[in-house]
Amino acid sequence: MTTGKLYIISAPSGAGKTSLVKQLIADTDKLVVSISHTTRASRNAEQNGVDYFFVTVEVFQDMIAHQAFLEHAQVYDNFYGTARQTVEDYLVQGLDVILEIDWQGARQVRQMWPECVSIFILPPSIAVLRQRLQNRGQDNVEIIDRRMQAAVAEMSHYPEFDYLLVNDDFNTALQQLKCIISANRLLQTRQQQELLALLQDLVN
Ligand SMILES: Nc1ncnc2c1ncn2[C@@H]1O[C@H](COP(=O)(O)OP(=O)(O)OP(=O)(O)O)[C@@H](O)[C@H]1O
Ligand SMILES: Nc1nc2c(ncn2[C@@H]2O[C@H](COP(=O)(O)O)[C@@H](O)[C@H]2O)c(=O)[nH]1
Repeated sequence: MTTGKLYIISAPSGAGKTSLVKQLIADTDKLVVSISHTTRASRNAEQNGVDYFFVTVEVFQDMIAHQAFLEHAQVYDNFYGTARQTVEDYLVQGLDVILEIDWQGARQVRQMWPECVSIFILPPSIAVLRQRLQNRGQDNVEIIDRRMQAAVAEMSHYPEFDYLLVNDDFNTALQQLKCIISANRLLQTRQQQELLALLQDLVN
Protein backbone atom coordinates (compact mmCIF):
# COMPACT_ATOMS: atom_id res chain seq x y z
CA MET A 1 0.00 0.00 0.00
CA THR A 2 1.19 3.55 -0.77
CA THR A 3 1.62 5.78 2.25
CA GLY A 4 1.68 9.56 2.17
CA LYS A 5 4.69 11.80 2.57
CA LEU A 6 5.53 14.07 5.47
CA TYR A 7 6.37 17.72 4.72
CA ILE A 8 7.71 20.12 7.34
CA ILE A 9 7.25 23.85 6.85
CA SER A 10 9.08 26.19 9.22
CA ALA A 11 9.54 29.94 9.30
CA PRO A 12 9.88 32.74 11.80
CA SER A 13 6.55 34.03 13.07
CA GLY A 14 4.98 36.37 10.52
CA ALA A 15 6.88 35.09 7.46
CA GLY A 16 3.58 33.90 6.01
CA LYS A 17 3.63 30.11 6.38
CA THR A 18 0.04 29.72 7.61
CA SER A 19 -1.32 31.87 4.77
CA LEU A 20 0.71 29.92 2.21
CA VAL A 21 -0.21 26.53 3.66
CA LYS A 22 -3.94 27.37 3.71
CA GLN A 23 -3.87 28.21 0.00
CA LEU A 24 -1.64 25.26 -0.83
CA ILE A 25 -4.05 22.84 0.87
CA ALA A 26 -7.03 24.42 -0.87
CA ASP A 27 -5.35 24.01 -4.28
CA THR A 28 -3.81 20.54 -3.86
CA ASP A 29 -5.40 17.08 -3.82
CA LYS A 30 -4.51 14.58 -1.11
CA LEU A 31 -2.64 17.12 0.98
CA VAL A 32 -3.65 17.93 4.55
CA VAL A 33 -2.19 19.97 7.40
CA SER A 34 -1.81 18.58 10.87
CA ILE A 35 -3.56 20.69 13.51
CA SER A 36 -1.17 21.22 16.41
CA HIS A 37 -1.87 21.30 20.13
CA THR A 38 -0.81 24.45 21.96
CA THR A 39 -0.95 25.97 25.42
CA ARG A 40 -1.07 29.49 23.96
CA ALA A 41 -4.27 31.51 24.34
CA SER A 42 -6.37 31.64 21.18
CA ARG A 43 -6.35 34.83 19.09
CA ASN A 44 -9.56 36.65 18.16
CA ALA A 45 -10.64 34.74 15.09
CA GLU A 46 -9.01 31.40 15.93
CA GLN A 47 -11.18 28.32 16.46
CA ASN A 48 -10.43 25.30 18.61
CA GLY A 49 -9.94 22.23 16.43
CA VAL A 50 -9.50 24.35 13.29
CA ASP A 51 -6.44 26.52 13.89
CA TYR A 52 -5.13 24.62 16.91
CA PHE A 53 -6.28 22.38 19.71
CA PHE A 54 -6.00 24.83 22.61
CA VAL A 55 -5.15 22.92 25.78
CA THR A 56 -3.94 23.63 29.31
CA VAL A 57 -0.33 23.02 30.37
CA GLU A 58 -1.61 20.06 32.45
CA VAL A 59 -3.26 18.41 29.43
CA PHE A 60 -0.15 19.08 27.33
CA GLN A 61 2.12 17.50 29.96
CA ASP A 62 -0.19 14.52 30.22
CA MET A 63 0.05 14.05 26.45
CA ILE A 64 3.87 14.16 26.69
CA ALA A 65 3.77 11.54 29.48
CA HIS A 66 1.59 9.29 27.28
CA GLN A 67 3.92 9.77 24.30
CA ALA A 68 1.04 11.21 22.32
CA PHE A 69 3.29 13.67 20.47
CA LEU A 70 5.36 13.00 17.38
CA GLU A 71 7.28 16.11 18.37
CA HIS A 72 6.81 18.95 20.80
CA ALA A 73 8.69 22.10 21.76
CA GLN A 74 8.54 25.31 23.69
CA VAL A 75 8.27 28.14 21.17
CA TYR A 76 8.48 31.68 22.54
CA ASP A 77 6.61 31.31 25.85
CA ASN A 78 4.21 28.47 25.05
CA PHE A 79 4.21 24.76 24.26
CA TYR A 80 3.31 23.34 20.87
CA GLY A 81 3.08 19.73 19.71
CA THR A 82 2.01 17.44 16.87
CA ALA A 83 -0.31 14.54 17.74
CA ARG A 84 1.35 11.29 16.61
CA GLN A 85 -1.84 9.28 15.95
CA THR A 86 -3.46 11.87 13.68
CA VAL A 87 -0.39 12.12 11.46
CA GLU A 88 0.04 8.35 11.24
CA ASP A 89 -3.65 7.92 10.35
CA TYR A 90 -3.37 10.45 7.51
CA LEU A 91 -0.19 8.85 6.13
CA VAL A 92 -1.71 5.35 6.19
CA GLN A 93 -4.67 6.73 4.20
CA GLY A 94 -2.17 7.78 1.51
CA LEU A 95 -2.48 11.49 2.27
CA ASP A 96 0.54 13.79 2.26
CA VAL A 97 0.77 15.71 5.53
CA ILE A 98 2.16 19.17 6.25
CA LEU A 99 3.55 19.93 9.69
CA GLU A 100 3.74 23.66 10.33
CA ILE A 101 6.28 23.54 13.13
CA ASP A 102 9.39 25.32 14.41
CA TRP A 103 13.02 24.26 13.83
CA GLN A 104 13.21 22.32 17.13
CA GLY A 105 10.23 20.18 16.17
CA ALA A 106 11.66 19.81 12.64
CA ARG A 107 14.84 18.34 14.13
CA GLN A 108 12.88 15.79 16.16
CA VAL A 109 10.77 14.71 13.16
CA ARG A 110 13.81 14.42 10.87
CA GLN A 111 15.46 12.01 13.34
CA MET A 112 12.43 9.71 13.42
CA TRP A 113 11.36 10.20 9.82
CA PRO A 114 14.50 10.82 7.72
CA GLU A 115 12.53 10.52 4.48
CA CYS A 116 10.45 13.60 5.30
CA VAL A 117 10.85 16.75 3.18
CA SER A 118 11.57 20.01 5.01
CA ILE A 119 11.07 23.55 3.76
CA PHE A 120 12.16 26.79 5.40
CA ILE A 121 10.43 30.05 4.50
CA LEU A 122 12.20 33.38 4.89
CA PRO A 123 10.66 36.86 4.80
CA PRO A 124 12.20 39.29 2.27
CA SER A 125 13.72 41.28 5.16
CA ILE A 126 13.55 41.76 8.93
CA ALA A 127 11.71 45.07 8.45
CA VAL A 128 9.05 43.36 6.31
CA LEU A 129 8.70 40.61 8.93
CA ARG A 130 7.89 43.17 11.65
CA GLN A 131 5.53 44.96 9.29
CA ARG A 132 3.64 41.73 8.58
CA LEU A 133 3.27 40.95 12.28
CA GLN A 134 1.98 44.48 12.87
CA ASN A 135 -0.38 44.38 9.88
CA ARG A 136 -1.78 41.03 11.02
CA GLY A 137 -3.09 42.89 14.05
CA GLN A 138 -3.31 39.80 16.26
CA ASP A 139 -0.47 40.27 18.75
CA ASN A 140 0.37 43.12 21.10
CA VAL A 141 3.65 45.03 20.84
CA GLU A 142 5.35 42.94 23.58
CA ILE A 143 4.55 39.69 21.78
CA ILE A 144 5.71 41.14 18.46
CA ASP A 145 8.98 42.31 20.06
CA ARG A 146 9.48 38.87 21.64
CA ARG A 147 8.99 37.17 18.26
CA MET A 148 11.25 39.64 16.46
CA GLN A 149 14.01 39.01 19.03
CA ALA A 150 13.83 35.28 18.27
CA ALA A 151 13.57 35.65 14.48
CA VAL A 152 17.27 35.94 13.60
CA ALA A 153 18.25 32.93 15.73
CA GLU A 154 15.39 30.91 14.17
CA MET A 155 16.45 31.85 10.65
CA SER A 156 20.02 30.65 11.34
CA HIS A 157 18.61 27.09 11.19
CA TYR A 158 17.69 27.29 7.50
CA PRO A 159 20.68 25.11 6.36
CA GLU A 160 19.10 22.13 8.18
CA PHE A 161 16.21 22.18 5.67
CA ASP A 162 15.93 20.56 2.21
CA TYR A 163 14.43 23.64 0.56
CA LEU A 164 14.62 27.36 1.22
CA LEU A 165 12.22 29.90 -0.23
CA VAL A 166 11.57 33.59 0.25
CA ASN A 167 7.97 34.69 0.66
CA ASP A 168 8.18 38.07 -1.03
CA ASP A 169 5.46 37.92 -3.68
CA PHE A 170 2.77 35.59 -2.26
CA ASN A 171 1.81 33.89 -5.53
CA THR A 172 5.43 33.24 -6.49
CA ALA A 173 6.11 31.60 -3.11
CA LEU A 174 2.90 29.57 -3.42
CA GLN A 175 3.93 28.39 -6.88
CA GLN A 176 7.34 27.36 -5.55
CA LEU A 177 5.71 25.34 -2.78
CA LYS A 178 3.49 23.61 -5.34
CA CYS A 179 6.57 22.75 -7.45
CA ILE A 180 8.27 21.17 -4.42
CA ILE A 181 5.22 19.00 -3.72
CA SER A 182 4.84 17.99 -7.41
CA ALA A 183 8.53 17.15 -7.79
CA ASN A 184 8.50 14.96 -4.70
CA ARG A 185 5.32 13.20 -5.78
CA LEU A 186 6.88 12.42 -9.18
CA LEU A 187 10.00 11.10 -7.50
CA GLN A 188 7.94 8.89 -5.20
CA THR A 189 5.94 7.50 -8.13
CA ARG A 190 9.14 6.73 -10.04
CA GLN A 191 10.71 5.04 -7.01
CA GLN A 192 7.59 2.91 -6.57
CA GLN A 193 7.64 1.91 -10.27
CA GLU A 194 11.32 0.95 -10.01
CA LEU A 195 10.64 -1.10 -6.89
CA LEU A 196 7.75 -2.85 -8.60
CA ALA A 197 9.92 -3.65 -11.63
CA LEU A 198 12.63 -5.01 -9.33
CA LEU A 199 10.12 -7.23 -7.54
CA GLN A 200 8.77 -8.51 -10.86
CA ASP A 201 12.34 -9.36 -11.96
CA LEU A 202 12.85 -11.28 -8.74
CA VAL A 203 9.62 -13.24 -9.21
CA ASN A 204 10.39 -14.11 -12.86
N1 LIG B 1 3.77 37.42 0.50
C1 LIG B 1 3.13 38.19 1.37
N2 LIG B 1 3.06 39.53 1.17
C2 LIG B 1 2.44 40.34 2.07
N3 LIG B 1 1.83 39.90 3.20
C3 LIG B 1 1.87 38.58 3.45
C4 LIG B 1 2.50 37.67 2.56
N4 LIG B 1 2.39 36.42 3.09
C5 LIG B 1 1.69 36.55 4.22
N5 LIG B 1 1.38 37.84 4.45
C6 LIG B 1 0.65 38.41 5.61
O1 LIG B 1 1.59 38.41 6.70
C7 LIG B 1 0.91 38.16 7.94
C8 LIG B 1 1.57 36.95 8.62
O2 LIG B 1 1.25 35.79 7.88
P1 LIG B 1 0.97 34.39 8.59
O3 LIG B 1 0.04 34.57 9.73
O4 LIG B 1 0.60 33.44 7.52
O5 LIG B 1 2.46 34.10 9.15
P2 LIG B 1 3.02 32.84 9.92
O6 LIG B 1 4.39 32.58 9.42
O7 LIG B 1 2.07 31.69 9.83
O8 LIG B 1 3.08 33.35 11.43
P3 LIG B 1 2.93 32.52 12.81
O9 LIG B 1 4.11 31.62 12.91
O10 LIG B 1 2.95 33.59 13.85
O11 LIG B 1 1.64 31.77 12.78
C9 LIG B 1 -0.56 37.93 7.60
O12 LIG B 1 -1.26 39.14 7.85
C10 LIG B 1 -0.54 37.60 6.11
O13 LIG B 1 -1.73 37.99 5.46
N1 LIG C 1 7.46 22.40 17.35
C1 LIG C 1 6.24 22.87 17.02
N2 LIG C 1 6.11 24.17 16.68
C2 LIG C 1 4.89 24.59 16.32
C3 LIG C 1 3.77 23.76 16.29
N3 LIG C 1 2.69 24.49 15.90
C4 LIG C 1 3.13 25.73 15.67
N4 LIG C 1 4.46 25.81 15.93
C5 LIG C 1 5.33 26.96 15.83
O1 LIG C 1 4.94 27.93 16.76
C6 LIG C 1 5.20 29.21 16.21
C7 LIG C 1 4.22 30.20 16.77
O2 LIG C 1 2.93 29.94 16.29
P1 LIG C 1 1.72 30.93 16.60
O3 LIG C 1 0.51 30.26 16.03
O4 LIG C 1 1.67 31.11 18.08
O5 LIG C 1 2.04 32.22 15.89
C8 LIG C 1 5.03 29.04 14.71
O6 LIG C 1 5.90 29.86 14.03
C9 LIG C 1 5.32 27.57 14.47
O7 LIG C 1 6.57 27.42 13.87
C10 LIG C 1 3.95 22.38 16.66
O8 LIG C 1 3.02 21.55 16.68
N5 LIG C 1 5.20 22.01 17.02
